[in-house]
Amino acid sequence: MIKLNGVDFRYKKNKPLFENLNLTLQPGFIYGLLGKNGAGKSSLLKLISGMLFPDSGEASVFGFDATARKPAMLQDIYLVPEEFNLPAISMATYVKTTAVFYEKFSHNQFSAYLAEFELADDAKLSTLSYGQKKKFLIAFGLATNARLLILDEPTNGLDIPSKSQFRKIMASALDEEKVIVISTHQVRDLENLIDTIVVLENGKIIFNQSIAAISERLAFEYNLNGLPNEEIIYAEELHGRKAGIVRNISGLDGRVDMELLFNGIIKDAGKVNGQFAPHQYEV
Ligand SMILES: Nc1ncnc2c1ncn2[C@@H]1O[C@H](COP(=O)(O)OP(=O)(O)OP(=O)(O)O)[C@@H](O)[C@H]1O
Repeated sequence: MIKLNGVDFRYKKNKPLFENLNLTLQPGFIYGLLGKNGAGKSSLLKLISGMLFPDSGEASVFGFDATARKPAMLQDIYLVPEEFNLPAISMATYVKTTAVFYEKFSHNQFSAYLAEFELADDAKLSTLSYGQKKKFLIAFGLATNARLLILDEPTNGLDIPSKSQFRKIMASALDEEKVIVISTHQVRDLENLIDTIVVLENGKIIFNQSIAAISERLAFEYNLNGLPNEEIIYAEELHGRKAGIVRNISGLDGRVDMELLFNGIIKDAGKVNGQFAPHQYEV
């Protein structure tokens, strides 16, 4: 389990980013971390992975204090950052020199992920395109079999076939031991992949719900024209029609439109959260 408990963090004096932040991530689930630019997503991921230290409060990863950065913890964490530099060496050399830090690294899995992403395994890293480099890092990260896999904007730079390969690979890589956290702006890329949505805004978690709870409570409609305003939780213009979120009164679980949901939460998190039992979210 990953736990942030009463975390305060600031980059600059007098400008707190996180104040008393609490978050629990359970193994066996894929979390989607969403938020506008500057909301604090990357900082949160760095606190979880021991790359930033809380000013007060605790960040614990599988029982380890994240700030202690013990090798036993670090070999169980892999973070694919949004921006990265890869050295001008071959894939084989990279794997030979880096995989040793991950006790559970599987060469077979690595080859299978590369094949799934249609990447040649003999390439020199500096000659790969941005999207290919990203796929290489995702394949490497998965092959480490780290229990905590953090992906910051993983689909950024991936072409359309690669995005569906990515979804397929991630879904198959999850097991009951692993926690996968995916931070993104490309909310549609997370559809049918994540189990829980966590939304950050100005350093606060303003929404934290499972997809199952969301599809049980909310319905996403694409023609709300004529529906009384009091029945609408959120609406926006889409192709000349009013699309939005209403209460799910059918009792059937429907598709969660991540973009409408995100927009609705950003517009009025209180209204969206009001559809869920109060103890199920934290603000
Ligand atoms: N090294 C730093 N020094 C000072 N302030 C920083 C630093 N890194 C981030 N910040 C500030 O912290 C806030 C959160 O930044 P962060 O990168 O965590 O946001 P984000 O949600 O990941 O944004 P984006 O979606 O644009 O990547 C921003 O206001 C940013 O300016």
